[in-house]
Amino acid sequence: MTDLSTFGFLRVRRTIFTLLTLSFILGFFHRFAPGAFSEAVRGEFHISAAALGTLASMHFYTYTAMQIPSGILIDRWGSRLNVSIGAVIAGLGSIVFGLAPSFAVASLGPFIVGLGVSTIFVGIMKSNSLWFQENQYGWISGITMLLGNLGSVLAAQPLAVLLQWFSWRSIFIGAGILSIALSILTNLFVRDSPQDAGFKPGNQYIQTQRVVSTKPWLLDLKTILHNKNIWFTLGAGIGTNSTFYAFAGLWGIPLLQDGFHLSNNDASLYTTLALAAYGLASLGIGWFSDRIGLRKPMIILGNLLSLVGWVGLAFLPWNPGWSGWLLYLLVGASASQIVITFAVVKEVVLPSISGMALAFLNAGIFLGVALLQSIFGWIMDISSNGNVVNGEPQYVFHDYIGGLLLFAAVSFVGVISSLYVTETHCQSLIEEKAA
Ligand SMILES: NCCCC[C@H](N)C(=O)NCC(=O)O
Repeated sequence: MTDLSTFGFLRVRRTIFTLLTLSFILGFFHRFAPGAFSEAVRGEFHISAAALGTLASMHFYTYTAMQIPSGILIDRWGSRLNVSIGAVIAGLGSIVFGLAPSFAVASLGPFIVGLGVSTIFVGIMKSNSLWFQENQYGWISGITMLLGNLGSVLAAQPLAVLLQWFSWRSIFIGAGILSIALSILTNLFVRDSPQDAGFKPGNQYIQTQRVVSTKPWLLDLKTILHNKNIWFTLGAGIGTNSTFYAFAGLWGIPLLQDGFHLSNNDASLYTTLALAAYGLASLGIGWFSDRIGLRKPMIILGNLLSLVGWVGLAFLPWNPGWSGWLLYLLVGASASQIVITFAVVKEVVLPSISGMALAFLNAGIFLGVALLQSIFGWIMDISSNGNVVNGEPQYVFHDYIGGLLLFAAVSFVGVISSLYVTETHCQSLIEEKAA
């Protein structure tokens, strides 16, 4: 029997948030583990670095492609069912990877895992929108992003330590079993909305009711695509978040190695701390935006800081040391603006299609990362003009300037986009009646 007091409500809400967040963190493990165990995996299957890269990227292809379908499913059938099914699929994918007898079978693992974890992020964001008050959404989204992304920062070292005790195969099988266990707990304890858990509207905590759209999903998708605010918000998010992820995930480390001859370890410390700044600032910006009741100034500020960061990295006479730290931390912290863009996207559409809208923004950001990483690489190749020594292309700092300017240009488009985003005052602009 559910305890319907305020204490009972807060306990149920905490349990739901904790379970979904654990799945989200485990999703980050699945995402980064093939990279963290790269040597062991490559050694076992006798594959090149490029083949390992292709294997790991399978996760991102299915994950990105499945975002909008996941949003549609979550809007219609709720976070509980979709996250439970997704976590089982992810668990099975991890077990397939751990037991794989060949590289071909192993490649299926990240593919299946990407499919499974694609429901988790939108699932938790939708659940937060129903379980938390409107003026807490920025703060709770910030905590979600902080936990997920700090999980990815902290994962590298513990994963390396785990390898000293267990084989990579047993770690993947263990993670798979953990995912399946979390799926069972999610099914048992997560409820899609306070009403589903037996709580009645009327107390201060329950502001929204879960509403399911009765329209065909294609019509709902069309509504989202016709909403100008979604596009302006996406432009703003790509300007800060996609540029930063493209940098932290690929070009931020080689820039310090090629440009300043830093070791891999020293260089990766810069991107690791930039990611940590991103996570911590996510919490701060979400809380602050809720507190002042404004979203738009935070979005504009994020894009302006990001623009300053990219222009600074391209043109200022910086070096590894305090000036380098400052610029890396600046682009990392400015990327936290994404928390506010997620909140705005939820607030400018009907609550019944907020999952789809959140998924659309997330997919757009992921696509932006993939495109920006590739275009940055092409620009470097054009700049270095085929300078190859012993079959290896050689780059110097100058070859990175074009890519950094590309990021500055994308951030500038973000600044313009952010100026057109509607101020929501931390509230849903459109009310929807439960059927
Ligand atoms: N390649 C990373 C893109 C990140 C997009 C967004 N900021 C995010 O964190 N999404 C959460 C997720 O795991 O989908």
